[in-house]
Order: sequence, then structure tokens, then C-alpha cells
Amino acid sequence: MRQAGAVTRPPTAEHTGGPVRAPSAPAAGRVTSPAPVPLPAGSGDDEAAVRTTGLTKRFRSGQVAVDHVDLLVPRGAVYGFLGPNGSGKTTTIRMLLGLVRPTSGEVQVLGARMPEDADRVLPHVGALVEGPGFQPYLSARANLARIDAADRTVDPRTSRARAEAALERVGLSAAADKRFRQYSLGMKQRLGLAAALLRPRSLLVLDEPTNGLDPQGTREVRTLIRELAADGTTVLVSSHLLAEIEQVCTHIGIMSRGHLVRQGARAEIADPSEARVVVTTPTAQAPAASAVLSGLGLTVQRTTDTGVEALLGDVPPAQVTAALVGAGVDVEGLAVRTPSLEQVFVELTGEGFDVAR
Ligand SMILES: Nc1ncnc2c1ncn2[C@@H]1O[C@H](COP(=O)(O)OP(=O)(O)OP(=O)(O)O)[C@@H](O)[C@H]1O
Repeated sequence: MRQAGAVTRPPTAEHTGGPVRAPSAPAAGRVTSPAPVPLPAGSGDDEAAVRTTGLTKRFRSGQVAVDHVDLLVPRGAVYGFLGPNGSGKTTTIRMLLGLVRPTSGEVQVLGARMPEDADRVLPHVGALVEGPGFQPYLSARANLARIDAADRTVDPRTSRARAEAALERVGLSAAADKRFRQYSLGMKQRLGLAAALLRPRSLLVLDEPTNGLDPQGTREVRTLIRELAADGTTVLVSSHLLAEIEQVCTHIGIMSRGHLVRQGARAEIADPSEARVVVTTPTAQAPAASAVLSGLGLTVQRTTDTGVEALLGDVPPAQVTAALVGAGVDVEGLAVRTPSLEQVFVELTGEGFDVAR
């Protein structure tokens, strides 16, 4: 795990982009302090926290991992960056952070150019990106202290308070003295998050933050993302597991085979006007329920032994319930389902079990 703006990372042969260095901008001394000083005037884009134009990465192998991607992450958004394994999410994120140099195209983060302005931008960006970054023989607490010490812009006197607050925020206080190498994958993910949260950030970039977490941990990450967004932090969060993050996203971008195949506000991507109502009834009553729904003008899509599914259209769900009850149908359950983003996702990416490439 690696934290932009928090740790040093030597570029590899492929990763010859701007280095991720210790931050150089001044920062607030306590975790609870206001966000870091804004980027200097003239940093441009007021609307987008991240904007890429024609972003492309061709690896030496010849593979085009990212192909002319125009990403737009509005400020204040929780942007779910989705796509199957190998679709190019991590490579894109690495380019945003200056860890991989694009073959072509442009990247703007918080209104500044990357990787050229990395020194100025990265202190405002917290990142959780897979890879080594922690010392295996140090405890979680000591690892955070080490990362914090590498940040020349924060007050060393408040280092401990920052580390403790970050550990608590990710639920690691009780395990803080355990060595990193004894940590489970989920605990490592949490520590990566803690490192990204050592200081206030304008933008958080989280690459598969729920990887390795149990359902409870996944829920906690979602809650954390919601809290951070409520504080005004823009969050870009990638995942190949749609269901894990779709609930927290205000915006969605879907990657498939290196292309950004869909992007926009959550509501635009899965159209709520296609909401369906699913009525559960005792076996013999499904046809009667179906007739009631048709009578209300709903388009029935499916009738099974145990119920009916129909497109809701503009009809309020309460009217559906009342009509069913009025017609003497025993309603065992009634649920409204907006078209799952999953359907859109599968349609666009053709995702099956196999990795596309
Ligand atoms: N350093 C590299 N050299 C060559 N090919 C690479 C390199 N890094 C990634 N790739 C290839 O680029 C493609 C995109 O990989 P990337 O890691 O960006 O996908 P991803 O969407 O993040 O996948 P996952 O969900 O599995 O993390 C893959 O086919 C991968 O094999």
C-alpha cells in the first residue's frame, strides 16, 4: 500500500512518472484541523477535482492499458471508478498520482498539471494504492509515525495525535502495536487508509479499498467514505465489485478494456424511471396480482409462482399496494428496485468470470 503525499517511492522502469514525494506544502497540525491550505490562485478548474484528456498508457509489452480516457471527477463527488479486473483502473489511478507516466494525454488534479505539479498537488491528495509501503517489522503505530515524520510540512509535536486519530478512524486502535507483517490483508488495507488520512485532504484516491475486508470492514469503509465526503473531501474510489461501493457514489465511471465506456452522475447512469416493483404473493395469487398491476398501467415483466415483477413507471408504490390490497391480494412483500447498476455494468463490460485480457 502506498500513500501519495505521504511516502517516497522510487520509480521503476515502467513507472517513470513524477515521483511521489513527501509533501512540501504547509499543512494543518492536527487531524481535526481544517483542510490543507488551498492550492494557489490560478490553479484553475473550479469544477473538477480530476480531469484527464485523452489519457493513454501503452506499456512496453505493447499493451494499451488505458486508451484515450477523459475522466471527470467533479469537486465534492464520490466517484466510483468501476471495471472488471484488468480494465485499466489502477493504471489510470497511477497516472493521476504521477506514479506512471502517460504515453499521451493530459492529467489535471485539483486544477494543476500532473506530474509536473506533483510537489504542489500531492500534499492535498491522500491515496491508497496497492503495493509495498510499510515496514514489516514495525508496528502499525510506528509505521504511521514514520510516514508522518517524512511529511516535512506538519508539526512533529502533534504527530502522535494525528496517528492515534487516524488509527481510531479506521478501527485499528486496539491492534496498533502489532507488527505490520502480522496484519491480515484487511488490516493492511485499513492501515493504508489510516496513512492516507493522517492529514486533511482535498482529494482521496482509493484503489480497491475494500479488497480483503470482511463485510463489516467493507461497511465501515463505506461509512468512512460518506463521512469524508460530508466534510467536503472529493473521493475517487475504484472497485471491480460494484455492489460494494455503488451505494456511496454520487458519480460513476465504468472502464472496460482500457476505455471509459460510461461516466456521469449515478442517477443518470442507472435511470430511475426504469424502477421495477417486485410483489411477493402466495402461489395462487400471482396471476391476480399481475392483473392488478396491468390494470394500473404497469408493464408486467415477469410472473412466477411467488410473485410478479413490473416496471413501475410514474405510479407511486403506495398506490400499487393499495390497489393490490383493494383487490384482495395477500401481499407478502413489495419492493421497489431501481435498475441495478449491475445490469448496466454487465451490459457495458460484458463481465463474466474470466478476465478480459
Ligand atoms: N507494468 C505493466 N506492464 C505491462 N502491462 C501492465 C502493467 N501494469 C498493468 N498492465 C496490464 O494493463 C491492464 C490493465 O491493468 P490494471 O492494473 O490497470 O487494471 P485494473 O482495472 O486496475 O485491474 P484490477 O481490478 O485487477 O486491479 C492489464 O491487462 C494488465 O495486465
